[in-house]
Amino acid sequence: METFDQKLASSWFDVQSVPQTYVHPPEKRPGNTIGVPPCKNIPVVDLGNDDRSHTIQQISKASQDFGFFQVINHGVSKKLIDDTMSVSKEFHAMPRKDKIIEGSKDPTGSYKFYTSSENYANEELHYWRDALAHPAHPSENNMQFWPQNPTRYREVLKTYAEEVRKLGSRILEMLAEGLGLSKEFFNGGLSEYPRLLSNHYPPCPDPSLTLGLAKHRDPSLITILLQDSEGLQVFKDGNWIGVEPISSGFVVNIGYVMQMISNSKFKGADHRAVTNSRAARTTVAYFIYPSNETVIEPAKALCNPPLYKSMTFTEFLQYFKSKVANDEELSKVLSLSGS
Ligand SMILES: O=C(O)CCC(=O)C(=O)O
Ligand SMILES: [Fe+2]
Repeated sequence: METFDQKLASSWFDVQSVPQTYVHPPEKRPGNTIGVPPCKNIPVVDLGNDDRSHTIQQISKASQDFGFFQVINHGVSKKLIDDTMSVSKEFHAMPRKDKIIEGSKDPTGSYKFYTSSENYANEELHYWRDALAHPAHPSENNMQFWPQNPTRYREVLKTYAEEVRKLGSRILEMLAEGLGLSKEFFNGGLSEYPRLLSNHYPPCPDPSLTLGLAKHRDPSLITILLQDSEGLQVFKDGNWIGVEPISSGFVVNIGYVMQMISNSKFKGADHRAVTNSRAARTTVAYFIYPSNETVIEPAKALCNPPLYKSMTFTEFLQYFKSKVANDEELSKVLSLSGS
């Protein structure tokens, strides 16, 4: 039987053809969307401009229309972004044994180094990806379990987590204002538990057959993604469109929790990651999640009528995990109308 280190996509990706367990059915595989030029329609918002109410309008509109936008001039330095990307690539380039050691230091299991999805053992088909995930708050208590190799990991990611948290708070304030809520609405429990996820997609001999990450909607409030090469696709009006990498920019997307709190004013967009045959792709996602006991429900001011049930984040995650493969089923259990 294969051991975990042999299952890692980074251990065997250099094969002549895609293994059968990685070949997805025609309706799910990327097929001819590979090679389609990335779309320029996803709004790019300049956070450096002085017209705050215009920025709020732009990100609110993007959150309604796409559930996605990109930000530039966001205040996180190019050096920090480059260091974060480099150190993440260094992590995935380490010998497999070292990655496993570095990714499994925590006894509670909230730090994970895995391949494909968190559900490898039970999934029918696998995904062309390895991933490292852990809590993002750079507290002593969390950081004692962060990787110590590469040696710069903790230092770089600590600063990155602090800076992206500030950016996230700024964006959440503007989204709150765009919804007509108080600026502080998302402070506290609703945004208390950020997590970092470093995705690594090795080169693939035939990217049209497989996926790096299945179609999904993030179970977050918002997600802030760093990417430096193509591979992210968004499902919009029945088509898959590529999200163009912008140097030192971030991709921001609306998660399911924001969709529920905004009473569907903002839409969580379905997205996925495709692979390419030229070079490995690494991305770093910063998910802003509520704490487990926080109650998720449509904001009272937007309930006309409320579309979603009220539940704790833990309950939400249970539904989300059990129905993740079926969008319709998920919206049935979360919504009040039962449809
Ligand atoms: O790597 C990407 O392009 C997408 C990552 C993503 O959607 C996720 O980690 O939830
Ligand atoms: Fe995602």
